[in-house]
Amino acid sequence: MLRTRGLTKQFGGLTAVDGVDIDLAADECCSLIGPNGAGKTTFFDLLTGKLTPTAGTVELWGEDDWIDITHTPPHRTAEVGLHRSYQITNLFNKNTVRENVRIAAQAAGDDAMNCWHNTGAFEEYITEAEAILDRVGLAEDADESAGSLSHGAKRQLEIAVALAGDPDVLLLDEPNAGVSSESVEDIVALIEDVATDHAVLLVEHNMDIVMTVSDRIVVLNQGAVIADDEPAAVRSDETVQQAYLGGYERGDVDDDRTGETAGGRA
Ligand SMILES: Nc1ncnc2c1ncn2[C@@H]1O[C@H](COP(=O)(O)OP(=O)(O)OP(=O)(O)O)[C@@H](O)[C@H]1O
Repeated sequence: MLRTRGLTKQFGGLTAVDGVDIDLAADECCSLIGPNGAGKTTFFDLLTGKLTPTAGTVELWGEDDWIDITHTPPHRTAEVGLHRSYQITNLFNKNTVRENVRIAAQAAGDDAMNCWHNTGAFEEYITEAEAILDRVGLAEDADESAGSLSHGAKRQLEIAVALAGDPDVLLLDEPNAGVSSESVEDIVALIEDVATDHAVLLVEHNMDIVMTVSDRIVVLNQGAVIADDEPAAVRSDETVQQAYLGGYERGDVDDDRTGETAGGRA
């Protein structure tokens, strides 16, 4: 569904992303982990076209062939099916929860130029927005203003907005950051749910969550991939333990989803 080959980004003399090859299958949930400064955010920025790579390629699977999106700007990568939910919430706080999703659905549909027009004329987008809100567990908050939501609910709404773009690939950038312990369970359930019909690439520091939701884990260290395997294999990998996990042993994610990193966050 998504693949990179030799993807590299240098900032002056610093190689932030170093020849990364990643393959993400449809319906797969893959986590990208690594210590602070490992290159995860830069890698996401290269995928969405926010940054231009120094070398390498990014390709997305189209109808029947790979589409090269290496030098494609963010609004175009979204149009071809790659959506990102942000670490910093990116919502219209004065609009209702429903309106935030309706606007995103409409922007992705055929009425993109009329996003702010008479909402009554766009029943189909409202219906679509309500179905997505139901899916992410925010149906009861549809009439609330986005700004009044708890931090955890805002993260759910961010994912709803990304889903409204009808993506094939969803990039989730620390959806658990700053989320209270009661909401972490909802975020985990949501990630597992969206991964049933989207390819998901997740950046997350909470290792219990990563180990719970991931089909596969890619570990970056100093910009390079040092492991790419199933969770159990990554957890027992000596190099990964030294670079990042630092003696991580699985906690009980059901009882302690506090948002703290269970392993060593370098
Ligand atoms: N615009 C920039 N100019 C120069 N250096 C940068 C720039 N953006 C990132 N870097 C450097 O690139 C490296 C990778 O940073 P990046 O933010 O991608 O890491 P990260 O794995 O996302 O870290 P974190 O877990 O802290 O978010 C770091 O050394 C960082 O200082």
